[in-house]
Amino acid sequence: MSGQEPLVSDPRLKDAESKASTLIESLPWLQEFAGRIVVVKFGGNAMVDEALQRAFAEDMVYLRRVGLKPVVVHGGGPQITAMLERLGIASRFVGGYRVTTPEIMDVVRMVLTGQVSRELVSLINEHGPLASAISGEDAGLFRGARRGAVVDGEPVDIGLVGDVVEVDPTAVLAEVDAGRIPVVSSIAPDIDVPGQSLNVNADSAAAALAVALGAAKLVVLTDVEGLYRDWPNRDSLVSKIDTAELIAMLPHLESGMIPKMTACLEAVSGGVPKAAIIDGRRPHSILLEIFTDAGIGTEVVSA
Ligand SMILES: Nc1ncnc2c1ncn2[C@@H]1O[C@H](COP(=O)(O)OP(=O)(O)O)[C@@H](O)[C@H]1O
Ligand SMILES: CC(=O)N[C@@H](CCC(=O)OP(=O)(O)O)C(=O)O
Repeated sequence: MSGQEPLVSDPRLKDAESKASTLIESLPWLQEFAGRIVVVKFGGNAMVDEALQRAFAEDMVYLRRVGLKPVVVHGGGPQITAMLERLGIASRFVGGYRVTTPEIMDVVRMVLTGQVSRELVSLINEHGPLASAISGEDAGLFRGARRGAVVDGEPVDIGLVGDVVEVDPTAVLAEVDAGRIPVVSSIAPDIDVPGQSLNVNADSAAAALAVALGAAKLVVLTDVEGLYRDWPNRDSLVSKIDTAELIAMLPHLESGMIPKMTACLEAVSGGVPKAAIIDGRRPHSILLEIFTDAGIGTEVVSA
């Protein structure tokens, strides 16, 4: 470096200045979230694209290394469907939930706890011994109660599908306190039938866990930029919405968004200050959501 040229004309310095300003933009958010738990629901395309999976693992390690306490709850609907097809077992969704026979429940457990959790833990642990898998069936984490679905106003039996009705976060907190990143699968022992487990929608499990952990934020990854007020009009993306507005909007939403927005509503109503749905197709979308002023996606806050 000669020091003779004006600083601003040096492209390297311009680039460095822009990087510094991005880093410093994260300061208020680091101050808000350092030491706090953030629950992240991993799902959608980000789960089936290897580059996006790797970027997600990096994001979790980054959050942990800068002092946040990320807890991951993962989905796995497409992987369960693929395994059922390989095994020649027919399955269908009613009202957004997979009709779950005892045979399908075995496959759900095999795929979520035995495959998806393991793969995610491995990816994170390429960066250090950070992640550990916990099923909702482990250490009394979740207890569930069966739920049905409603189709055309009529209640429908959908088998071994449940909602999380009790959370004992002791095991998750022990991992967090040990400096690890818990990776949670959404299966819950049935509170009414000993020895039976229930298939729980992962968005809803993530919300229940965020509430029980007193999380500072719930972030839900999906395959769309966020919530659209007037779907599919692409000009109608909502950047921020409060719970009162969301309650009014819920009956008009289409199926894919219903469990996600219900999860955000449950989290914020249960005391989590913020919940966001963000585009998991964009690499490092979580970092953009948490550490930039504008964020991305749709943020739900209390009314
Ligand atoms: N109002 C809305 N805003 C955004 N997406 C919507 C809306 N209504 C329906 N959708 C659909 O919901 C989908 C997200 O739900 P889903 O496919 O279940 O997500 P994921 O696979 O991420 O769990 C979007 O890709 C979109 O097609
Ligand atoms: C009851 C029910 O439908 N459970 C889901 C559980 C996995 C999940 O929720 O995965 P995604 O987040 O990828 O959709 C299922 O069987 O597909």
